[in-house]
Amino acid sequence: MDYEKLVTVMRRLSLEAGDKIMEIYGRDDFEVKSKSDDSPVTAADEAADAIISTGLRAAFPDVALITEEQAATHSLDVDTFLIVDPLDGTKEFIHRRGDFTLNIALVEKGVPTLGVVYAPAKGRMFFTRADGQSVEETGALDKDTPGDLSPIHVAKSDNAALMVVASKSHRDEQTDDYIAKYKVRDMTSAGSSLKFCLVATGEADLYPRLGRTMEWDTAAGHAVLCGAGGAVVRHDDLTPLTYGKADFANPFFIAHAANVELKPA
Ligand SMILES: Nc1ncnc2c1ncn2[C@@H]1O[C@H](COP(=O)(O)O)[C@@H](OP(=O)(O)O)[C@H]1O
Ligand SMILES: [Mg+2]
Repeated sequence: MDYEKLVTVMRRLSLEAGDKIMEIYGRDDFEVKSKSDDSPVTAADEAADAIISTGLRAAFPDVALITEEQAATHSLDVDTFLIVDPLDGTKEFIHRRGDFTLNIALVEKGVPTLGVVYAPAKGRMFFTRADGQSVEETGALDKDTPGDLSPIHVAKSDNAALMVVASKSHRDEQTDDYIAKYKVRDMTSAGSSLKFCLVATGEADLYPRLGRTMEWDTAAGHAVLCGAGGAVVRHDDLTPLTYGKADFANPFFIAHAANVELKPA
């Protein structure tokens, strides 16, 4: 696998698909359909999926590709694959809250090793470099020429005063009870995979997800967080969250900065 090429292609495809998503976001009206699992999908999800899938297949014809919007084709017997959520946080998109992202990741032997998370409405772009270090790109986000790439690092967390980030649209009592085990300085909410990126930049220390997600929701954010010195573990036994599981369904998990003292479930 040519990591340099992959990073370049993932970044460019996320920007191209992001433009398409923002074009639809800017319309007065867009149709919202319901998928078989009752989650909403829009023309933006489908258009972004087409751009990213076509681009990845052209650049990496031999690498398996899993995307949220092509769920019917999901089956896997390889240990290297690309996994895409073209629009994570569809609810945020529909309610025009801005917290939605495009996500592309490479998984190798169960580990998300490279990823791009782009939040077009926020103008925030995060990705792992080919050497694994995560960066946030600022500036014009030109498709051909990357701008200023600042390495990002998780916070040196103070366990007496943690900053917690949790889902905007999926929040329940079990999550609140788990957060209550920690000494919390402040809490914030965010939609989609941006939560991983907030931990990756040091804007938050802890992101507990005691709710369902799929691997395409988390792989890119997980890669960005790991490349910034953080980690993601299962909530039930605090072992690393792995990829390529049955149905691509994740267990509950905890994403965290480097020296957070994790509490058991
Ligand atoms: N019951 C469920 N089963 C599977 N995934 C779910 C789910 N409820 C929410 N999700 C996932 O959580 C994501 C939203 O996360 P958040 O609440 O952190 O913004 C959704 O992504 P999509 O918007 O891409 O569908 C969806 O995939
Ligand atoms: Mg998603």
